[in-house]
Amino acid sequence: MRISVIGCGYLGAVHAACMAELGHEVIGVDVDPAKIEYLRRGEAPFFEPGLPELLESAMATGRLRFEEAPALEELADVNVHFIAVGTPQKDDTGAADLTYVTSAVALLLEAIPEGSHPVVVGKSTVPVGTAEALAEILEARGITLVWNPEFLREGFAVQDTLSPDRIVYGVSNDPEHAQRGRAALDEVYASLLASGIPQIVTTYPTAELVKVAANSFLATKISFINAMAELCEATGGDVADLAEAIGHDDRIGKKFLRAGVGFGGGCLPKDIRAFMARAEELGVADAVAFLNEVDAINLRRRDRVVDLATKALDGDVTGRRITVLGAAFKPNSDDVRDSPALDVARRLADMGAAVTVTDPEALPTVRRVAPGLPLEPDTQVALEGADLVVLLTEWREYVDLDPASVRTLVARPVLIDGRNAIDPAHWREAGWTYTGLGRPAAP
Ligand SMILES: NC(=O)c1ccc[n+]([C@@H]2O[C@H](COP(=O)([O-])OP(=O)(O)OC[C@H]3O[C@@H](n4cnc5c(N)ncnc54)[C@H](O)[C@@H]3O)[C@@H](O)[C@H]2O)c1
Ligand SMILES: O=c1ccn([C@@H]2O[C@H](COP(=O)(O)OP(=O)(O)O[C@H]3O[C@H](CO)[C@@H](O)[C@H](O)[C@H]3O)[C@@H](O)[C@H]2O)c(=O)[nH]1
Repeated sequence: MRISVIGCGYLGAVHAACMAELGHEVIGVDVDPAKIEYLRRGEAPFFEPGLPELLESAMATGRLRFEEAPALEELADVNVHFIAVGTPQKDDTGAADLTYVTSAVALLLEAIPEGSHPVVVGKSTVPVGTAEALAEILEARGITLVWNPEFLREGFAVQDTLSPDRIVYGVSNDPEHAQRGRAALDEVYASLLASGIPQIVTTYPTAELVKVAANSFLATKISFINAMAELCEATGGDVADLAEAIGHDDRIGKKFLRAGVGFGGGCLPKDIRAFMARAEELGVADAVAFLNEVDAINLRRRDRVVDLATKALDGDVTGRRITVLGAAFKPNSDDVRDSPALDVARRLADMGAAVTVTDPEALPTVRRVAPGLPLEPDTQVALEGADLVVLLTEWREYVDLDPASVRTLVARPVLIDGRNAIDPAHWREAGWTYTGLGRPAAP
């Protein structure tokens, strides 16, 4: 099939490469010329394991190319257009900014010739009700819309796209459009569906809600365990033992119970806020009011790390050397959108600490969003002379650090483990003062 992907960011670039991998002829389009330049060279414009190899192989087949928007002619004879543009948080209300989705649809309406009936597929995460409104505009031109939410995780984006847990279609109430949309996407995903990946075909609002419900559930699970960490801090309990113990119950499960500095990234924080804003517009704010608490618990964990750092430095961070290990919102990503690590680093720097931030992949993105923050790519150099080390992104190379050799680099062997990622006993034995989140002080 001939496929277009409008928006080639963390989601779209991976989707485009994976669609080519499935054998389709794909054109990726973006308004950002720098991104297109990278992609045309077969290079990933961001760090995502497996993507460079996939881009290289797909481009070598000639099935994958990239064009700067509007690329009207190149889009004219496409069968299925995917919309993968951003839906960031708009303002303090938390509502989603739909400008990019609207402009992507406008672009397609201009590119699709009159009398041509391709299928447009929304992958961006949007407030419930968006698809129905867009379908009205598109169907008036004979164009079919399907909402096909995406559940990939950064760091695992390629494997999640090629082997998703499920495929969800939100289709039109009009049976003809519903049928056409479903048939087109079944053809796009034929090899995935043949391998038995579960498929759910439903309405537009359900598909939109599935996406935000999934992210709300994940965010709630993380905030639940972080709330338990607060209780552990007040009582001397150990949240790591607690998580393990409750996680053995299959109904609860072990995943997403890692207490720490909390969730960040371009999805969970903005999606729960947009969900609350949309629920308020719909007059059902109470239904998701608990997400306010989920958000608040999450943000309190950042305060907790700042407080622990201040306490570790005898109540005043001014001029003290703090090494922050990690800036990305999670390992295996260079994404620093709403990153707890970067937020804490900035706050400590604003308080007058001599902060040095290191990260294996995210320093270029940090440089763009926080130009004043001192960065050091070499972990060993970053650790030299530190009065305090704060681990905030659990990259493998930080988790594997040898406490005895790191001790020879720092001025004071004091560590705050903001991800509960390393073994307290091992570091304490090597002479470190170790503090985790929701974990007891040294026996
Ligand atoms: N990042 C993820 O892991 C992920 C996973 C699932 C869903 N999503 C959702 O997917 C959407 C995209 O997220 P992202 O992380 O890829 O964002 P992103 O900011 O990395 O990428 C969006 C891209 O769209 C481009 N763009 C904006 N307007 C355009 C237009 N009119 N025409 C062409 N290109 C345009 C931007 O230049 C940018 O490159 C969001 O709704 C997000 O919530 C993201
Ligand atoms: O037990 C846990 C698990 C995760 N996190 C944090 O939660 C955030 C989000 O992690 P993760 O969900 O793995 O990353 P994303 O790539 O943002 O993926 C989420 O957001 C995407 C965009 O909507 C969805 O597609 C995915 O299904 C959903 O997992 C990160 O800051 C993690 O450090 C924790 O603090 N504790």
